[in-house]
Amino acid sequence: MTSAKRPLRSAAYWLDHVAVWLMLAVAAAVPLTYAVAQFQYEKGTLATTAQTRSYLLAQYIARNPQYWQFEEARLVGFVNDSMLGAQPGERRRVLDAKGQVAVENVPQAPPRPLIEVALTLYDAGRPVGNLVVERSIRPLVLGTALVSAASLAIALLLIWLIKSVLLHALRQSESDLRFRAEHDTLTSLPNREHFRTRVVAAIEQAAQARTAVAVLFIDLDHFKAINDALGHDAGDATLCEVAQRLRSTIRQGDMVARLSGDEFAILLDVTHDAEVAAGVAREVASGVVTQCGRPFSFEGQVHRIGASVGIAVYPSDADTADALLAHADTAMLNAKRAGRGKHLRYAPAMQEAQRARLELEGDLRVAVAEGQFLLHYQPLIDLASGQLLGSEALLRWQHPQRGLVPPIEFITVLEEMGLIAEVGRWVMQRACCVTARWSHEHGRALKVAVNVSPLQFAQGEAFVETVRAVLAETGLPPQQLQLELTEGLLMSQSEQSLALMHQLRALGVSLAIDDFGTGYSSLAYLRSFPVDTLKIDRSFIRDLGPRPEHITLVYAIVQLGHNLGMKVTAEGIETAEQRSQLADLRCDTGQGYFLGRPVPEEVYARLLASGEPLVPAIVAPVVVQAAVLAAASGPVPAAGTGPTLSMPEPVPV
Ligand SMILES: Nc1nc2c(ncn2[C@@H]2O[C@H](COP(=O)(O)OP(=O)(O)OP(=O)(O)O)[C@@H](O)[C@H]2O)c(=O)[nH]1
Repeated sequence: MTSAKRPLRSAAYWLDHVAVWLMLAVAAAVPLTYAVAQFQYEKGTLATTAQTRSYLLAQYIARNPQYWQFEEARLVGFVNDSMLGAQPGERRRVLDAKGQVAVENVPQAPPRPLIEVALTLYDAGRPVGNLVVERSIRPLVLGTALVSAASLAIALLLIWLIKSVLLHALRQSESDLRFRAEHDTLTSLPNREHFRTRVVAAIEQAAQARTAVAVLFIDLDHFKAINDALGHDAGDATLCEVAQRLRSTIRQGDMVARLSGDEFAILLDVTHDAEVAAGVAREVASGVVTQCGRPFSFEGQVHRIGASVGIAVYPSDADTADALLAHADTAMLNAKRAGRGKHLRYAPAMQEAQRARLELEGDLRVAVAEGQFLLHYQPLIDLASGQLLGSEALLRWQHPQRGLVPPIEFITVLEEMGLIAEVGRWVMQRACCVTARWSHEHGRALKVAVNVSPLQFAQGEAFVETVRAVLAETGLPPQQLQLELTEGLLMSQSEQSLALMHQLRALGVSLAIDDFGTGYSSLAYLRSFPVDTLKIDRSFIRDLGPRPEHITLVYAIVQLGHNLGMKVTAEGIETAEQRSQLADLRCDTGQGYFLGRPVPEEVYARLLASGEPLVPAIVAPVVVQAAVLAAASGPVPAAGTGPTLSMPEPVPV
C-alpha cells in the first residue's frame, strides 16, 4: 500500500461510514433542538402569563381579603384572554383555598399533551388559593413531527447524494490513483512495485500448491540509439510498441510489466514443476527475442533493436521474490554479455561472475579517478627496409593488486560503463604528447596509431572535436596520428560514419581499418570510405606458412588496398619467414612480436634513442610469386574454414 492511496481511502471511508451516521444524527438533532427550544418558549411564556396574573390577583386579594373568591365577575378579568393576550388552547383557573374553582376562562381542559404552571395565591403571607394555567403543546408536537420529517428527508437526500455521487466519484478517483500508483504511465503496464507484489503472491501460492513460478527479465538492446538518432518521441513510441508485442507473447493469467527505462519483466505462473516452468519460460523468452527483433517504424523511419532475456525459476533458482528478480536480472546481464538478442537461464556460477564484474567495475572507477592506466608502444616497421616508422599505442591497466591487466579484460566493461570516451581521450592525449616529444627529440616524423572504440566514434561531432583539441594541445602534426577503426563500426552506421570519417580526414589525420578480414569485409564500403590503411588481421598472417591459400588471400588484400590507393599493414608477424613473405607480397608495413613487442614508454624511448634498426633490411627479397600462383591454383578453401572475407564485387587486382 503506497502512502499516496491513504488520504483518499480514508476520505472514502469517512464519507461511507461516518458521514452517513452524521447525517442521521443531524436529522435527529434538528427536530430535537426545535422541540426543546419550542418547549422552553412555551414554558417561559406560560410562566410569565401565570406570574403576571398571580401578581395582579394578589393585589386584588389584598384589597378584598374576605370576599375575593366570591366576586366572580371581578375575577373573570384575571383569567380572560384580553388581559394578557393568552394563547388559544390555554386554560386558566383560579381555585380557592379548598381547591374549588372560583373562576376559569374555559370549562374544558385544552387538548393533550399539556404543560401547566400552578402558583399559590397569598393574603398577608397566608395561602388562600391557587392560580393554575394549562396550555396544550399539541402544536409543538405536530411542529416537531413536521421538522423531523423534513430533516429526515433532507438527510436521506444528502446521504443518497453522498453515496451515489460523491462516493462514486471518490471511489473512481481512488481507483484511478491506485491504477496510476501501480502502472507505468507511458505503456500502462504494471510497474516494478506492482510486479513484485504479484511475484510475492505467486510464490506463496506456488509454495502451497507445489508448483513453479518463472520470471523473465527483459532489457532492450541498443535502445539508446533510437533516442539518440530519432529523438525521445521515437523512443517512447518504441517502448509502447514493445509493451504491445510483449503482451501478445503471454497467456491470460501471466503478467508483463515495465520495470524502468527499457527494462520489462514477465511473470509466468506455471502449474507444473520447475523444469517444466523453465521450458515454458524459454519458449516465451524466445518469442520475446523474436518479437523485439522485428523492425519498428516511427514516422516512416524503420529501425531495429533487440532484447536480451534472463530467466529465473522458483523454487529451483531462488525462493523469494527479490532473489528471483535479482537472479533473472543477472541472467539477463549474462545474455547481454554473451552477444545480446539471446535468452539465458540463471545459473549459480553467474552470481560469482556478477560479483567479479561488480568488483571490476568498482576497480575501474578507481582506475579512472586515480589514473592507473598506462600505454605500451608496439613498433610499426617498414617491412622492406626494417625501418621503425612509429608505433601503435596500446592501453594497459596497472592494477594495484593484479598487476598489469590486458585490455581484453576491461575495454568492453569500460564501454558498458560509459567510461570509454574519457579513457579513449586520455589514450589519444598521452600517445600524441609522447610521440610529439619523441619526434622532436629525434628529428623524425614518427607515426602513432590509436584504437578508437565504436562508442567514441558514435559521439559524432564531439569525437571530431576531441581529436582536434588533442592535436592542438599536444602539437602533434595531424599527419602523424592514425586512428584505427573496426569494420563493424563502419558497417553499422554507414552514412554517419562516412560523414565523420571525412571530417576526421579534413583534420589531416589518417584512418586505418583494424583487424581487416575478420568482419563482413564488403568491398563496397572500402570503395566509398576514405580509408588510408588496411591492417590485415593476425589470423591470416599466423597461417601463412601452413596454409598456402592464406598467401593468396593476403596477396589479394594487399593488391586490393594498393589498387584503392591504400597502404597495407600486416599484424601479428612472429617469424622472419612471415616478414619476408609479406615483404615479398608488397605488404607495406608490419607489426608483431618478431618486429617488436609492445613495450613501456621508457623502453620504447630507449629503442628510439639507440637508433638501431629492429630488424635488418631485406637485401634480396625471396620471390614468392610462384608460390602465390601455385597456392591460388590449388583447392579453394571450403566455406567457413578460413577467416571471413566476402567479396560481393569483382576486384580489379
Ligand atoms: N524515450 C525514452 N527513453 C527512455 C525512457 N526511459 C529510459 N530511457 C532511455 O533508455 C536508455 C536505456 O539505457 P541502456 O539500456 O543503457 O541503453 P541500450 O542502448 O539499450 O544499451 P544496452 O542495454 O547495453 O543494449 C537510456 O538512454 C535512457 O535515457 C523513456 O521513458 N523514454
